[in-house]
Amino acid sequence: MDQNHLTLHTDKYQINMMYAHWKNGNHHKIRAFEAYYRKNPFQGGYAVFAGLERILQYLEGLRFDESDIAYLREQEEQYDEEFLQELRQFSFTGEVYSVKEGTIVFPNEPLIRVEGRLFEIQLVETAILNFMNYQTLIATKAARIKQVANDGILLEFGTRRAQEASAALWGARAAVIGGFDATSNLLAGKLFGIPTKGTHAHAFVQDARTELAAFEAYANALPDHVTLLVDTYDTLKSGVPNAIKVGHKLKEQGKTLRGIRLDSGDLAYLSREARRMLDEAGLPEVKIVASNDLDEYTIQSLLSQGARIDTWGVGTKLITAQDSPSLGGVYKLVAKLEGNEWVPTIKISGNPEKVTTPGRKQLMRIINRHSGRAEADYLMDVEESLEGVEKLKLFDPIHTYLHKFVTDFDAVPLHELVFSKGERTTAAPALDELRAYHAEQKGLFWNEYMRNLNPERYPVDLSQQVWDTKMKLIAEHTKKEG
Ligand SMILES: Nc1ncnc2c1ncn2[C@@H]1O[C@H](COP(=O)(O)OP(=O)(O)OP(=O)(O)O)[C@@H](O)[C@H]1O
Ligand SMILES: O=P(O)(O)OC[C@H]1O[C@H](OP(=O)(O)OP(=O)(O)O)[C@H](O)[C@@H]1O
Ligand SMILES: O=C(O)c1cccnc1
Repeated sequence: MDQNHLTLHTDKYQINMMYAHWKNGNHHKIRAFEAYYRKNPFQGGYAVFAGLERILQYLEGLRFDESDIAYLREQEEQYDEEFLQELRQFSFTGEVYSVKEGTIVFPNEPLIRVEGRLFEIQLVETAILNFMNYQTLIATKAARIKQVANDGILLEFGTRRAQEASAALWGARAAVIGGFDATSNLLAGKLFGIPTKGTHAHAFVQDARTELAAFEAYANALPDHVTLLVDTYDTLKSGVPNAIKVGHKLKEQGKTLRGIRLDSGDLAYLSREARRMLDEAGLPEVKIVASNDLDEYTIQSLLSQGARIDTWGVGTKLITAQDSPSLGGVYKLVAKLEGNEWVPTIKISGNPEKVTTPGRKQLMRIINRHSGRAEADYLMDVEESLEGVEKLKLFDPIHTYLHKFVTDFDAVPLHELVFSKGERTTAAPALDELRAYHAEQKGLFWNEYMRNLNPERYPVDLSQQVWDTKMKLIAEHTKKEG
């Protein structure tokens, strides 16, 4: 089975809707959908957008092959043969606008807008959300970890605990976008050009006659890349002293012991003691790697206790986004093309947070020219422009009396056309470029919005026109229903 052939990686109701639209002759009608999420993960103040690369690869390869057609025929006998015939000709012909991977994003702003035929636009909902939700979650968790680790090196160690292979691979990539430096997963390294790193496991020590014999054997085999796991028996009484012996031997050969790894016990205390012992033994260059159920909270606590850790190996809690295991991104119809005119649509809900914001929108980031910091994100209709606007009113879309005016600002458009006429319109960016772009983005925001604990809510505002349209449609629909 080709794991990359993902056409049927969709919910059955999408194909049912395609069929019903086709049967009713509506399948060529053009619609616009937007993907966004409503609540930040990890009780944080932001998310880091990721998943676009996989979405674009998916859209480019979207075809129904004969085995898909045969399977659909078998699953639903009511599908006409002509419909199945039409699927044979299918390819995704819509247009996709998206923010760039690595962008810092906020609730209720359109991250991706898809415009296309009813025949294709629903089909892709499931996979787009699947990729966006998972990868955004992992990139966000990684960014939170990066925020506390500062200049420490971050290694992604999660594959063994990930929710299966794709999650491990694309999760490793998302972690790098969020600020990780390397992964232990060689396939992720090969596919995405991520640097790979590895130490050794307890089994290697257990398997040898003595811990020292294990360390020596490892150092003989890989003298240029020796990082020794020192906690199999007793970290300070045997692990570190044995590592020091090997460090001295390597030095005699003109080589260096790269590091030791601590994987249990009190990592603050053990790292301080190990650092002291290594320094006293004349091995200040040997780095200390720590692992064991780490996340942003333990790393911050360890640093506040004066831990002397240079490199952090982070697995389970990163790759499974353990404290916030799903991002609730949604994909909603925002406009219909009728004749030459785009008509905005709304979804009303008893829960005000679930009322959609109608119309095809652009996402602008308003940057204060004096401070260089972002003031707010601003959603406006795609036909609107901020050209020549000197004074912009920003108001809270719920409590509209809360407002301010910004004058000396730059409005940075965050959406770009990424897919058109059956192919991607931009080359796949290098991963280190996305990582650098994300890091640079972080500097745009006041720390109040970025801090991990109890951040302030960053403003995401609507233009007057978008807000008026929303209120008009709410009034029309509530009148109709009442
Ligand atoms: N000084 C410290 N302050 C706060 N948390 C720490 C400190 N040292 C270690 N930790 C964290 O505490 C947890 C310890 O977990 P646990 O008790 O399962 O490990 P352990 O007993 O040290 O090792 P093992 O993996 O052998 O069970 C880990 O998440 C670890 O990262
Ligand atoms: O703790 P994580 O953040 O998930 O990082 C990955 C863990 O995987 C390895 O452990 P292993 O599979 O040997 O299990 P154990 O150390 O938990 O016993 C390694 O020694 C790390 O402890
Ligand atoms: O290289 C390591 O030390 C490593 C890799 C994966 C998981 N745990 C540790």
